[in-house]
Amino acid sequence: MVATSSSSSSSLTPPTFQQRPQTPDDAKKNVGVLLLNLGGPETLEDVQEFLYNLFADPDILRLPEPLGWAQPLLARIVSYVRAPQSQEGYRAIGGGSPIRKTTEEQAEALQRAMDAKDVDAKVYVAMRYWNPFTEEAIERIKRDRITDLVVLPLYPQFSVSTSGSSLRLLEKIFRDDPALAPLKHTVIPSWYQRPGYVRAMANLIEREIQAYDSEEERKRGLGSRSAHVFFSAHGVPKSYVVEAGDPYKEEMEETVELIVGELKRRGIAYNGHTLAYQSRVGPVEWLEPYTDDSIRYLAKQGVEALVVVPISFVSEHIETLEEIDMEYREVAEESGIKGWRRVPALGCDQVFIDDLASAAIEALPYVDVNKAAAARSGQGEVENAAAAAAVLQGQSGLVPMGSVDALLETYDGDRKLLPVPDITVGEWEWGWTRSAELWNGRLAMSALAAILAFEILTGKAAFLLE
Ligand SMILES: C=CC1=C(C)c2cc3[nH]c(cc4nc(cc5[nH]c(cc1n2)c(C)c5CCC(=O)O)C(CCC(=O)O)=C4C)c(C)c3C=C
Ligand SMILES: [Fe+2]
Repeated sequence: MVATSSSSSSSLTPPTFQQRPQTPDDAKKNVGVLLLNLGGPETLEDVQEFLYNLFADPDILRLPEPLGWAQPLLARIVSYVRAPQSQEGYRAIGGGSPIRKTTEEQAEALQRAMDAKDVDAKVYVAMRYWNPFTEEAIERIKRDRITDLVVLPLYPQFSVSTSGSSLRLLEKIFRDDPALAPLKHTVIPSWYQRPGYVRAMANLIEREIQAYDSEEERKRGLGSRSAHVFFSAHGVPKSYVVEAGDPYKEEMEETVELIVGELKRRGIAYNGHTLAYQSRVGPVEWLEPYTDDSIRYLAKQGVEALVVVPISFVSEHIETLEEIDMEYREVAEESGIKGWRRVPALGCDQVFIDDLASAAIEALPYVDVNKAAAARSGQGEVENAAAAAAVLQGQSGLVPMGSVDALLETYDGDRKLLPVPDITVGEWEWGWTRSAELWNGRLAMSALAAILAFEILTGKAAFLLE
């Protein structure tokens, strides 16, 4: 069993990382931190290709094994059909995703924070579905002759569909490129339990709760004691958790408990909390309760004011700026909820960035799995990387790249069927309501079969194929 948390309860002395001033041995060390993120379309013209990249990923949408070859085709169909709806969303938030800009600012802030802690490091950004792509980041790492690399997904909680997908790609790149063999590296799979993350989130929430005590809010009959803290996480299909063993839901629930515990410890009074899941797409069941249903339910229960907390992502994106700020706000207003305040995403929050810097520095000794395991076990150098990995994983939650496959096996060993994507045309949904599930599947498969038949019979590539 591979550990997935980065908390360390080990009583053994962890290997240490030499900080400045450098020794002659350290002179050869070039430290890098690789931030993994999703990426997003920068312009409306990018949207369809971005969606294609997303739906071509078997960790987002997976056809049964015999049909695996058709995934690029299905991804073409889905991205083509979904693009107009998705473009509407991006248009509403200014014509593109802010993810790249924010992630690059976070990378710079992290580099400064590590420097302030006396660690020279270069921080790189690797996006899964848009620029700067993972492959480009790796090329830069090679060019800069990085020797020690900490891989840090910018998702606080682990999911097969997010960090898992990025790590799977990274592992493939490492496997295929012999030039990467000497690069020592380790992965922090999730970090929601880091004290700085919990504190930074609690700070932001506290500020919004207290804002309900302003004169203006009081005149509206509200106050901090009427504020219900509403955590809204990006959903995943239930099958990820129930069948594939994705730890995402469990980690999300723990995150909420930790933050609520911190608010309680500070003695902040408010009107309870809820965790719900947003952004569902597709004909399958997603994690429940759904955000919109929960807002309506709370309104019926007499909740008057919400502090809405996006909890699964650390930068603003379409699902905070459009889905929460526009769609769910409207749901709340229509349901009679008077107070609406949304907690901003962490972005470059200093408490958060400083703690992320500490996480990366604490991970550095683990880049050399054999040495680290030897130090922990008190034995000589451990030859077998898997054995070394087991020692480390059991105690630190850090994962050497070579065992990312093992980590993913733990969650997704059987490579079960993952959801067929949402295909919404105008007002008519043919893929994502539960009642339409059967017809959606049939229609999607018929369309696929028709296009394939056309291509096979005519020998020509249809417009959907590359
Ligand atoms: C922890 C965060 C996320 C999880 C888990 C996740 C799973 C997941 N997402 C889709 C489908 C889409 N996601 C889209 C955008 C998007 N997703 C996340 C985060 C998680 N996704 C973010 C931050 C973004 C926004 C990027 C941006 O540009 O701002 C989209 C595109 C937007 C749209 O059309 O709605 C799709 C589609 C699935 C199917 C899935 C789990 C299987
Ligand atoms: Fe998503």
